[in-house]
Amino acid sequence: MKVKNLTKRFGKKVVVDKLSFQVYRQEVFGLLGPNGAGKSTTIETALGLKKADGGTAEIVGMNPAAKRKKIFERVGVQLQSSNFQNNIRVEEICEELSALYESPADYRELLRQFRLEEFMRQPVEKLSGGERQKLSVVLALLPGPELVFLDELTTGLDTAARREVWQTLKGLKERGMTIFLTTHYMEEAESLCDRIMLIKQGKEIITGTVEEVVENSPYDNLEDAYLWYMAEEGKR
Ligand SMILES: Nc1ncnc2c1ncn2[C@@H]1O[C@H](COP(=O)(O)OP(=O)(O)OP(=O)(O)O)[C@@H](O)[C@H]1O
Repeated sequence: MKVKNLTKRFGKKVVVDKLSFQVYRQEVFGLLGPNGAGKSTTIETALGLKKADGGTAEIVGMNPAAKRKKIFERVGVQLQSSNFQNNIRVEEICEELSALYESPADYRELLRQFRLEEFMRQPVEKLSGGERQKLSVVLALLPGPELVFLDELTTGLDTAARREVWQTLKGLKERGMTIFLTTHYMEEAESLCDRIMLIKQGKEIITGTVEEVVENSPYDNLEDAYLWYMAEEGKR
């Protein structure tokens, strides 16, 4: 994935401010920043789901504005606000979505990996918040994507479930998947991400491995370093 000078405005407010970055094959890349920093908007604009006001994005070698259908055959997306059809059951939504792809992943296997198999016949609206969150990750993985976007993938998950999701994602990476994620959990970034980018008010603050980001700060752990970067930027 290649993004160059990506810019998005809502009215007069610049929400994504000339962001440039690349995500390499089989890498886990994490986008970090406070509430409202522009993480979701970056994903949506890069994917062409929202129209950019400037810059370019290339996803799996294609321009999302021109090749949306082709891209979504190869790319999975989990967005924060997943809407589900009323009364639909877990199994039905998996089947309906699988039918859209040429060689979908085995959804039963995915439901098993995410410990959702017992809910197969349950209406989605009766799932707990965490179960629904895990289902939205399963749905993003249904195309058998080579690149997947996961927006706050473990928000609402308990500690054990979070660890299990990390293990599953590490396995998928080992089998060749590239992962772009956003998170508010520093532990998640440390456990999963090969590189991270910190943004504030739509602007890049720093990009690098967790070690590099920490080394460039006066602190020796990511959480303190992150808070320092966010405060420092305000002072400049
Ligand atoms: N459709 C919209 N119209 C106007 N403003 C919007 C719209 N969508 C998002 N914004 C604003 O753009 C900014 C960035 O929002 P975005 O959802 O990208 O942030 P985020 O970094 O993902 O935040 P969070 O961590 O809270 O999910 C916010 O100030 C938000 O209020």
